[in-house]
Amino acid sequence: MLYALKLSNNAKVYSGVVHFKPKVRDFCQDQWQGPRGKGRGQKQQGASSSCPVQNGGKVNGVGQKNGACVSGVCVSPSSDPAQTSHTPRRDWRLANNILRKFKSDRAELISDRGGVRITSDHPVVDGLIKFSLESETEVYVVRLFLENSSPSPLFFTYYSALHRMTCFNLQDKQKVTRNNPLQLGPGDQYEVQLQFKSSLLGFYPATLVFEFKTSISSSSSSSSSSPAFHLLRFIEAQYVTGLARELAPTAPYRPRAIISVTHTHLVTHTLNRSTFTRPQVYNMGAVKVSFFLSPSPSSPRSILESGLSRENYSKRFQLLLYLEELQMEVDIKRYNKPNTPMVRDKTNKKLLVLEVPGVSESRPSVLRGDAILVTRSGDSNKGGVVKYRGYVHRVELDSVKLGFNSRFLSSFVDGLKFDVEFTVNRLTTRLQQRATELADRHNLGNVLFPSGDPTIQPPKKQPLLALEQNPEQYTAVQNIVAGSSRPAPYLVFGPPGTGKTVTVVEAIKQVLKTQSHAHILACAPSNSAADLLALKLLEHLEHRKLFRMYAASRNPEDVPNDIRDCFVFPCKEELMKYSIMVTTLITAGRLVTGGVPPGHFSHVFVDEAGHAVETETIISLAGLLQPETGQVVLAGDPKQLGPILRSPLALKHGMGVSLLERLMKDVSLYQKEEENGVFNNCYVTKLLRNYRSHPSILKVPNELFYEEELQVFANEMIRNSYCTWEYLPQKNFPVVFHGVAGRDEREASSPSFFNVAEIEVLMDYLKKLLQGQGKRGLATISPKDIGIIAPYRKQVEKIRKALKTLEKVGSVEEFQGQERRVILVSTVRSSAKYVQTDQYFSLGFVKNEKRFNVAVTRAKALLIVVGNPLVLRGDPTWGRFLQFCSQAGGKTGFDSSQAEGEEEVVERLAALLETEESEVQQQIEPEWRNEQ
Ligand SMILES: Nc1ncnc2c1ncn2[C@@H]1O[C@H](COP(=O)(O)OP(=O)(O)OP(=O)(O)O)[C@@H](O)[C@H]1O
Repeated sequence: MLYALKLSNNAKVYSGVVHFKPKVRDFCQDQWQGPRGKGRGQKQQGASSSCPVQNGGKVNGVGQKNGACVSGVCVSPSSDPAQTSHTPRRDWRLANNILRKFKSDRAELISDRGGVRITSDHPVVDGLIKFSLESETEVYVVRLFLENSSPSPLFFTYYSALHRMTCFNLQDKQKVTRNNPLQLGPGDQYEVQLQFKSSLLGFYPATLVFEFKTSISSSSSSSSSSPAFHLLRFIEAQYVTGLARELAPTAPYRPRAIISVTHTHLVTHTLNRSTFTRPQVYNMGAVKVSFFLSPSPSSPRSILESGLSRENYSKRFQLLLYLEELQMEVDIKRYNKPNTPMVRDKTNKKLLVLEVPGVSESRPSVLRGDAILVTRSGDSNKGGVVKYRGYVHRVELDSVKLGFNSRFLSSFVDGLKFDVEFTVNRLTTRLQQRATELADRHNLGNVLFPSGDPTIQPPKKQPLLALEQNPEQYTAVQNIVAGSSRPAPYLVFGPPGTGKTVTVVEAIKQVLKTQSHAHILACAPSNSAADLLALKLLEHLEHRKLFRMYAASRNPEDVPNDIRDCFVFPCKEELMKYSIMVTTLITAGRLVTGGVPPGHFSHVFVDEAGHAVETETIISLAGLLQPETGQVVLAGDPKQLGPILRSPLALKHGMGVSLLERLMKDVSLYQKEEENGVFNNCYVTKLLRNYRSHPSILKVPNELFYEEELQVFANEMIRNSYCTWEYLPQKNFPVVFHGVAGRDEREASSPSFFNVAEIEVLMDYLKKLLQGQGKRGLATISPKDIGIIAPYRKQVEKIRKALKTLEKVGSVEEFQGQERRVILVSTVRSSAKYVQTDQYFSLGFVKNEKRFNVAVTRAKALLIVVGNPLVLRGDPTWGRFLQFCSQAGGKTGFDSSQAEGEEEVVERLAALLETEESEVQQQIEPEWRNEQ
């Protein structure tokens, strides 16, 4: 595009800077929307349509046997032919058409018509009756009155609940069925009762259908009856505790509008940067421009389409990072707020407070040190507008505190309104872009595309006492200490809990013991994983030898106590005295910026390397590692969470593959040798002994992801410590699947989901865990031995709100690499309609096996999963998990046999509407034949 603008005289380039003609506007397209016909819309449509709906049976299939309308058992599943398992699958197109018809005809289906009026003793809004109860013994009754408001008689022929749930019961005095229809004279009213009773907390929706005819024949021929017509009413019943009211949505969900972002070329006043000193970062502008202006053959398209190579390494990654940044920019601009007041902070008058609802759940993602632009409201449309830049000093629950310069502050009065623009902190992308450039400059080719020497001999055995019991870990440490793979990275990979982190820690310990001049950089992609690494290292090393370096954006309150003491960033000389430095991969870039010379670090270790984008990993190497002498060690599991990206284009072109995974896939050194089928331990070690979990916890992931190679080595006393817990559905099987018919809700403008019914069930388990501790031979447990994992930030936030104790609650990302004695998982998803969206955007647990794998492999002794079996059973991974729990007796709570999913309801409705259509057809067919 820039090339075209240049040719058409709309842009000029002077010393690497592009100057546009004023009319040129730069427009950022949301990459998820994509070009016509591609992207989200089409994919979702295609995806949902690929989910066939089961056939509801032939024309007269529903109700003919009248099984649905016997008093007291009117919702018995077995009485309906549509329930039978041998029904053929419906053509999805037909099912979709019917569903569409249902949606478009909803207003008609709930409206009183054909002379029938349906009223209730409860308020009915848009055909919906809602109620809730807070006791499991109470029976809740809703009365519905069917009235013939026409001047002629009518026949009430059939009624049913389309959701077949055992908690609902429909009754009427005359026991109306199609074989026993009831005549309603003009003005007659007839009562049908819906009863609801549930012993299980949850949300139970139902659709009631009532069928009428204007005339019926006494003969069996349906052609002499009038066609049937149907009226619907929707029911939403809940059984909740008081907690549900506390956690209920704060405001109805109103999605943020998806806006296009136009960058106007305005003057930006950079004001006081306050106390934040950022590292000087690499300016990519010139490189980007010259790169985009260069004509083929190295055009962006051909670079993207050719695979990754030594030659295009830097250019390809810069392009992908650029795409990623564009998408980040589009995403954050959605949170821009017009006409928003700011007030002075009460405690520090130099700061202004801006309300940003959702900021605590990173919507938008704003960190300490980020910039936010503000324009006086009303000025935006004027010429020569000035934008003021404030820096974030503190992020609170729903607001941020901003620092501006004194000139701005002197003219500020409380309540003054501004148009607020959020900006992407480009530091992380720039550091990655710089790293790819440095990788070229510092000749990391042999590290990133290693060829190695496959005939290399393993090192002589050194006395290493710590891990002798485990031959794989032992071998890995020996090879790392000997540097046998150099310059190729050494890979330590394996399933969860097999001791990858322990191997890294032991290797570091041994390197420091045997090589007095060694300097080690130990990194991980996330703060929580880097903290864990630092804490484990401190179990073996003196604190004065280790420096845990944090980003300026890290809130000290989030740092574990034992490593909170080193928040000051010393000078380079001081830093270089430490034997070991622990940072996140991104923060390792500060070492390059700070001038730590290449070769200072003799070893770079990256734990959880499968979770990092390749360019993030490169930050810890490029400019720091001397390829000939330095040793790189990557530890991780490509079957656990991979890199997280926003741009679908970057994902499509391979940026979702970590360096660890790429090396394992593409480089033969890291693959099993053909002749003997084993790995060359000079370059790679696969760990298979699991030291974490009870075998029942491992069973499904082991079978689905690790070809049953995992071996159980966990400490027997710990792994069995919950086998006799009184609340286990099955003794000696410490895995519980607790079914909950919940509802996935959203609130205000947050797109994140939560499920209150699941939180209520989680709280009940927590109470049981903490109250029952120490009893009947159970070990004592403290809240810190318990972890709660949920896939959506809103659910994490709501659980934290509900908790009185200090269990760790977090997303799967936060739990990767962690373990707890007891893990509770809330799957949240309760509506099948969102499942495809989750899959497309890699959200949630359903349709995301890597997330599933991480979540269920964190527990040592007890795993409790709370979720909706109706939704989960549709996913092969969860389906297998449910089946396993069911077979072993670990399933409890709401059961899929007690109700049906949305598919079945659509199917049943479709069958009814087909009946209606076919009867109309039968009525008109003879006339039509005569006309022929
Ligand atoms: N050789 C060993 N002997 C005894 N326990 C061990 C050994 N190696 C690891 N462990 C224990 O196993 C558990 C899991 O170890 P670690 O966290 O290192 O595994 P991991 O492979 O990094 O797990 P994840 O894939 O979940 O990050 C820890 O409790 C650790 O102390």
